[in-house]
Amino acid sequence: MIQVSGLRKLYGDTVALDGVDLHVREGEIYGVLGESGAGKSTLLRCVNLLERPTAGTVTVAGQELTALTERELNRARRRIGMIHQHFALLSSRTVAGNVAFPLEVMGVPRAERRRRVAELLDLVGLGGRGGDHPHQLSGGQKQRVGIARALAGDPAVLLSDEATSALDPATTHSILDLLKRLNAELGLTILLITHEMDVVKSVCDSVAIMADGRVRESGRIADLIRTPGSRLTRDIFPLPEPAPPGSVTLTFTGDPQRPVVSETVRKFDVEISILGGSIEELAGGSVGRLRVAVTGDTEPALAYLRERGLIVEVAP
Ligand SMILES: Nc1ncnc2c1ncn2[C@@H]1O[C@H](COP(=O)(O)OP(=O)(O)OP(=O)(O)O)[C@@H](O)[C@H]1O
Repeated sequence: MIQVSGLRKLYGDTVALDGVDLHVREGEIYGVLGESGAGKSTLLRCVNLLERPTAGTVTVAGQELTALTERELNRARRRIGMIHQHFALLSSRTVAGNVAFPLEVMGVPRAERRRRVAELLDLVGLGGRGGDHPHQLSGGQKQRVGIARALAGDPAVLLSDEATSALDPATTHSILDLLKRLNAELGLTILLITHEMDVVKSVCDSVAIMADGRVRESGRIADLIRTPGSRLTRDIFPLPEPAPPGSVTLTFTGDPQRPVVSETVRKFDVEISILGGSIEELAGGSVGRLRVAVTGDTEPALAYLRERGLIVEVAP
């Protein structure tokens, strides 16, 4: 749905993007995670061509945006909705007026606009609030207006620029839930940028980790979790790195209640002591990561754990 290839963006001598490739599949929620200055905002602005990349191509919904003229681009942008950290609402307009704004620009007739605005406000849980002004709303409600407005043009993709960074944890949760629901019910593809791992953990199917204008790691979260040495796994699970020599790190997905470790101890002549670990709920289910010391007849025990589907990493 979104294909970014070899994207570079220079601001004078500053390299904001240094050859970024990204592939966002239709219907997924894709997170771009990185610290301040990593290039996330620049990447998002290049995806809808608010910013012209220095080099590289951007294709959204089958259309190569980087090959379009400004006029063609204005039409293509209707298929791309965007929400912002500080909501970017027009304070002089009512809630309904804000949501209607893109429809007016598109020349949608008044009656159709009214119908569509009411529908969109219902969809984001703001039915009946159309006559309010933005200053009468909480941060979470303002972001709901932002989302309704972004959906007005019936976009193929929604870009989210740190949409929950200005919100408290409970409100963040409710906005992420709304995005997840829109993704599931409308099949909306969402590309979001964030500096918060919690956002990635709770809603994303795939992630790209950015640093210094480059993608350091990317893919489906479920696949990255099963990839030994993945940065994402290291970042999610707070185990001391590097692992002590000879220690074993076990990563397991699925039912955390499965007594695999005790089974292994019963079956083999080994002792397993737990050095640390935790279980995390990710969008795809629960994942556990355990650092252990194994003594005794280690090799067959580790082979058994691998056989049972655990990722087994032995520290050199
Ligand atoms: N308009 C601009 N002019 C000059 N330099 C810029 C501009 N926009 C971004 N940069 C530079 O490009 C680099 C990447 O910035 P960008 O804002 O994309 O990072 P970010 O990961 O989104 O960080 P933040 O979360 O702080 O916005 C930084 O070094 C930044 O200073």
